[in-house]
Amino acid sequence: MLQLKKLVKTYRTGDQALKMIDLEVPDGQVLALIGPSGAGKSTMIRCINRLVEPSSGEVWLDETELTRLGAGALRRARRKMGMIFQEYALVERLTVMENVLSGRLGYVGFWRSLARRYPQKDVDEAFRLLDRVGLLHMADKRADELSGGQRQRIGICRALIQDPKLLLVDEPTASLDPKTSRQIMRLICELCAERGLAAIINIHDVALAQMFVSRVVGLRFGEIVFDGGPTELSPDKLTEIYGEEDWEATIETVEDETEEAAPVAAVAP
Ligand SMILES: Nc1ncnc2c1ncn2[C@@H]1O[C@H](COP(=O)(O)OP(=O)(O)OP(=O)(O)O)[C@@H](O)[C@H]1O
Repeated sequence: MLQLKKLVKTYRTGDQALKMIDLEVPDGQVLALIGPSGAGKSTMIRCINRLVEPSSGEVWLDETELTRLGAGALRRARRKMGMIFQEYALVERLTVMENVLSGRLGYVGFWRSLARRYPQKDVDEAFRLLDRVGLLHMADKRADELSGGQRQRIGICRALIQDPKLLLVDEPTASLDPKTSRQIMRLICELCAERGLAAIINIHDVALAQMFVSRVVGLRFGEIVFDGGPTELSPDKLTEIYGEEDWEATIETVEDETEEAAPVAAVAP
């Protein structure tokens, strides 16, 4: 279980990005975080793994208060939190396999990883994950040879090879076309279900969030103004989150495309 207790972030500029956020995310729950630009979504995601240092309040992952940890303990705790980024954050000149294996850096140490001496079980798991996301045949390609959707699949594998409990996902589809966006969201949600992972997905596309997650949290000016199921997101609620706009068009259901899903192969949890 992830718990945020009275979490506050005020940047040095004086921007109050998060104001007393209280939130509980049970094990295995996938939650979409929505809200207008500047609402504090990225800040919240980054305060959880302390890429951004909270100003006050507490973050708990199970029995561990992350906000109290020193550098060494934080490094170990971060293994339990996989992160997926909008811009993929791959190392372009490395191969797909090397990028996936870099997710094990927190376990094998920097020098061993530099010498590419990953344990065989890590390499085996990397192959299994690549197979699961449909990119086994790309293992030896350089990252800069891939499309955006393929890159994000590698980013997902890199996060999963950490063996996390929780995924922190920051605008995973913002650089992708609509069809690829749906494929990537579906893949993330399927993998979370298969592995019993919780996830917080910062996402701009409300319709996409509604298609795939069971809980939506709406942020506005650093405060939670909505917390409920996707079907509860009425135009009124959306106006509360985003301000005035014509929401009828936006929340129109996108047709599902099951046949586009990545091939479902068995991956041992
Ligand atoms: N490094 C920073 N220094 C100062 N202020 C910041 C910094 N990062 C974010 N902010 C401010 O904090 C507030 C929340 O920003 P944040 O990026 O978390 O919002 P967001 O909801 O993720 O927005 P977007 O959807 O545009 O990415 C904004 O007012 C922003 O200007």
